[in-house]
Amino acid sequence: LFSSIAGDGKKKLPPGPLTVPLIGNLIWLRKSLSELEFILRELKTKYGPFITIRIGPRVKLIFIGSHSLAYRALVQNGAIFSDRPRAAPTSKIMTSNQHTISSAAYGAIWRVLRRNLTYEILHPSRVKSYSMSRRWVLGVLIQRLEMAQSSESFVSVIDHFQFAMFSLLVLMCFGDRLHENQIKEIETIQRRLLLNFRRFNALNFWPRFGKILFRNRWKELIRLRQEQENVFIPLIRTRLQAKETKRERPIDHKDSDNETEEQEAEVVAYVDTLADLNLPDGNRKLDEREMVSLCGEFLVAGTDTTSTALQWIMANLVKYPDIQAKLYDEIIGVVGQLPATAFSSNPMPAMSCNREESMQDRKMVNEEDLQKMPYLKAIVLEALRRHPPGHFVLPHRVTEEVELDSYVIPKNSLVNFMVADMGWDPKVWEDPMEFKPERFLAAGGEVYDVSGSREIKMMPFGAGRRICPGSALALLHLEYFVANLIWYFKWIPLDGDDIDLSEKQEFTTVMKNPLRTRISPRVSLV
Ligand code: HEM
Repeated sequence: LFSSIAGDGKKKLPPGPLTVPLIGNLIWLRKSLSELEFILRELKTKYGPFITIRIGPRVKLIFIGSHSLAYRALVQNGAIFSDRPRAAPTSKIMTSNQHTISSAAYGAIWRVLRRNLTYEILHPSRVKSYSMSRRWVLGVLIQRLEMAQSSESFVSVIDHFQFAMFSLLVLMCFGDRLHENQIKEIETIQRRLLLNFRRFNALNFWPRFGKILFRNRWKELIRLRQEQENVFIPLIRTRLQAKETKRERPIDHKDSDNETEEQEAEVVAYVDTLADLNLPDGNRKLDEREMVSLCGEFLVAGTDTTSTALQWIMANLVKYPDIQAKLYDEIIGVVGQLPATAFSSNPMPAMSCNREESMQDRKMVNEEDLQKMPYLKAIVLEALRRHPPGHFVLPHRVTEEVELDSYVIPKNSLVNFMVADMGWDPKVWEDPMEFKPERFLAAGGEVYDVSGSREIKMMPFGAGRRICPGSALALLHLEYFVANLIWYFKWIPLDGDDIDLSEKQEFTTVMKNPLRTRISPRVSLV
């Protein structure tokens, strides 16, 4: 079945199976990449880290599993490797015909959308303006864990983590005045879309027949999208009307005594920035549906990825108590021990109550303190290397024929990168399957550059022009939450329960057996 592919004359495609028989075509088109990861690993052993899969006469999927090739493709030949394929029918619906950052073709629309997110929301000064929301969400999470540990013998963390990360991004997206029930409503619809992601993906295979064959599934997709619009559009309208009213309000009507109100009104939400954008296709504003797609993308991209990573980190800290103890020592070396009053006798009010009051008592490891915690940073990086939430990046399309490592990649080929394999490569990482944060403690104290702009050793956020624009925000969320969760609680394995680090594929690569643990408050409650 397998033999090296020889192209015409000198031009050779990277090696791979000669053809994938019909049944193989079906598998490659219908399954998600992560489900096919084990086949790719076998092919990598046989052919090396540069592999072609030919599907039918036209489609070529190329996989790169080598650090240096990834660097040459994504960084040195970035302009050729940064396009996306044309959207599949279901994706067209969810992305408003490729008007989202991750789906847009490499060009003017993508640039405008991506620049807006990077400068208007993810710029360090703007990220700082959301610190109140972060503090509040963290406080609610700690309170929920306190309650769970006092009423149950163990805590299942994933639902708490998911809700916390989701709340953070929702507040950044729609403004920080939302109530818990609104956040829950948004989460419910987003989760339903996410959980059905693979089922809906199957509709893209032979869409014409699929529309007839899977009529009910199509209807379900349309209905869910409609529900998403029904939830998002009123929030968008409320936010934009408030913005408009504020613009129209004469300066002297402002109540300058009410400083808190004024300061809070200044926190810019993602939706606000979308309303101001001018799209280059016809120099027009975004319509509401496009805003829904962009908000949906913002929530999908930043929530499950980060909560998955948070769970992997905490699972490793439970599994390896020495690493947890070393981290705890680092934290108290910077901020001291948690004061006995930190466990509020006056519990954090529910999300809908006054947030400022609710946070006055709560002591936290502050965001500025994180810069003094290199071991914490090393733990987060090690978890992203060992357990990257995505084992592949999103598909890249090559815009012109290009030669790499004496092989040719034809124009329009789809290229992907074996992210997990690169992080686990024994040629680059010593004992790659071990969890050893020390490997990221550089001798000179320099922080590891996760962008890969000088060299790629791992790429949990991708690399090059399509690199994840949210990487700094994700690292901040992870460091801030891990530091505080360890400062507040000692995390202890359940009796006789060895933490199982097996993986399972959902939207991201998650723990097959979600983390269950005991947590013990660091200060006595009595
Ligand atoms: C641990 C958390 C995260 C991980 C592991 C992660 C990983 C990734 C990866 C692998 C890609 C694809 C890169 C490529 O196609 O080459 C990506 C793209 C993207 N991510 Fe993230 N991400 C995370 C968090 C976030 C956050 C917090 C946001 C936003 C607030 C975000 C927004 C995006 C967007 C908009 C894209 C599309 C970029 C483009 O196509 O130009 N991500 N991310």
